Amino acid sequence: MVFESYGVAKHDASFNESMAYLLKLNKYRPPKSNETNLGIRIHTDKNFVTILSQCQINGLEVQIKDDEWISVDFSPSSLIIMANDAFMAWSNGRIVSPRHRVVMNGQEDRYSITSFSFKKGIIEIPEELVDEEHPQKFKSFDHFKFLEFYAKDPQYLDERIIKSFCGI
Ligand SMILES: O=C(O)CCC(=O)C(=O)O
Ligand SMILES: [Fe+2]
Repeated sequence: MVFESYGVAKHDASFNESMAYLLKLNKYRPPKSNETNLGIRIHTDKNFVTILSQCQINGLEVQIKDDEWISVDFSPSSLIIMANDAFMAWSNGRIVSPRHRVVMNGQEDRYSITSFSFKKGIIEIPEELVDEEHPQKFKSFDHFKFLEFYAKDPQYLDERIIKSFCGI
């Protein structure tokens, strides 16, 4: 759908054929009295798209401006779809990879399920997304090499890391 809306649907099939998926179950316990209520620190995801279920207990917050966060208070059966760092680079910066965190408010354990998609091989920035008004912001890159780069030296947990890996 996103590919279509950017007029680059021809790349859709090759993308879908070369995706890898990781399913992760997260468990957060309530903070002890000497701990902060941050369940997971501010970060962006390094993959293409994340599909997330907060199960029964909300707590996910997304940064919408410098100092402004919104809680994702959807019904427990909702799935949240997030575009992430690799999608941001692919879109030549048109798509924003949102900084997010988990804040623990109650006294119950919290569970979430996440599915992360990764592209096997090189992510090319479609030439249709580069023009005079939108000069190229990212070089084509190998998604798994980006993950290695991040794992070796995670200077930043947020989108600055992809900018330092393949930003122009
Ligand atoms: O548990 C959540 O709601 C978010 C988890 C998350 O951001 C992650 O695993 O990257
Ligand atoms: Fe995340």
